[in-house]
Amino acid sequence: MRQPPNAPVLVSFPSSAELSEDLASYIVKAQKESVEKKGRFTVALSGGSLPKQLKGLKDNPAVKWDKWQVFYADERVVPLDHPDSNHNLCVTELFQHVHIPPENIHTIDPTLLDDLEELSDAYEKELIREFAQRDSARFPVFDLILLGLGPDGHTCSLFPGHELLRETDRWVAPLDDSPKPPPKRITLTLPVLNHASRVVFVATGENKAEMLPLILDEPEEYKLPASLVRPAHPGSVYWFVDNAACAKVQFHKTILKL
Ligand SMILES: O=C(O)[C@H](O)[C@@H](O)[C@H](O)[C@H](O)COP(=O)(O)O
Repeated sequence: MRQPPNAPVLVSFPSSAELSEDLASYIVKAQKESVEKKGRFTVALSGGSLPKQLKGLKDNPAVKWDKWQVFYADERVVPLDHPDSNHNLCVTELFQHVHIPPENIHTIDPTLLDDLEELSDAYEKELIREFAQRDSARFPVFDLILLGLGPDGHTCSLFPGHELLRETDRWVAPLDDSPKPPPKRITLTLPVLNHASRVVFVATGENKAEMLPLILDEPEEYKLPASLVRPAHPGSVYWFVDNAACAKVQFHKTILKL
């Protein structure tokens, strides 16, 4: 089957260990290009199983942590040291093992946990401070956004059928009805995902095997949140998956190495 020019590139690995290694190389390459061009590397990270897959960045001398500006693609509205916090997870899995300046990690404001709208607006302002003075674009252009895939086709905290999928204006939006607990979250919106220079989905394990063909083989049929992530040219979308996750993908071309 012919793929459109901005079709996602599917890269499959025999194991999640091999995936982590190649993912680290991909990220380092993206970092190099961004730092050479702009002197910084802007990244958004998801929660779930993703932070664990970033282990190839630890003890990696090619990673220039002082050039990274890290945001969260979505965040649960809980204290920053709560077990449900995506920030807490990223600290445990990655940041406590590397030398990243703390001010380069942009968390939600923990003093605003009782006011969801204000928390979300404050996080949007945090993005504006990083992006608006430098880029003239209507939406921030992240150098890299790393996403996961939920079993229902969600990504970030953008869930199937949810009204936030129709958001055209805000950069960050709140929700209090996430079907995946906890219910209160904030998330980057689809226009932000679709303005990124690079989006990489990471999906491993057989519990992703039913969903992946719906996202990659039949995006138009199901229009699930993860298949709505298609940054416009010259943006790119890669799917880093293991063999178990892509076992049922039929038509989408798979490559074995970048
Ligand atoms: O905070 C969250 O819940 C995530 O950002 C969410 O979008 C996650 O990435 C997917 O649910 C996949 O989760 P797994 O990688 O654990 O399957």
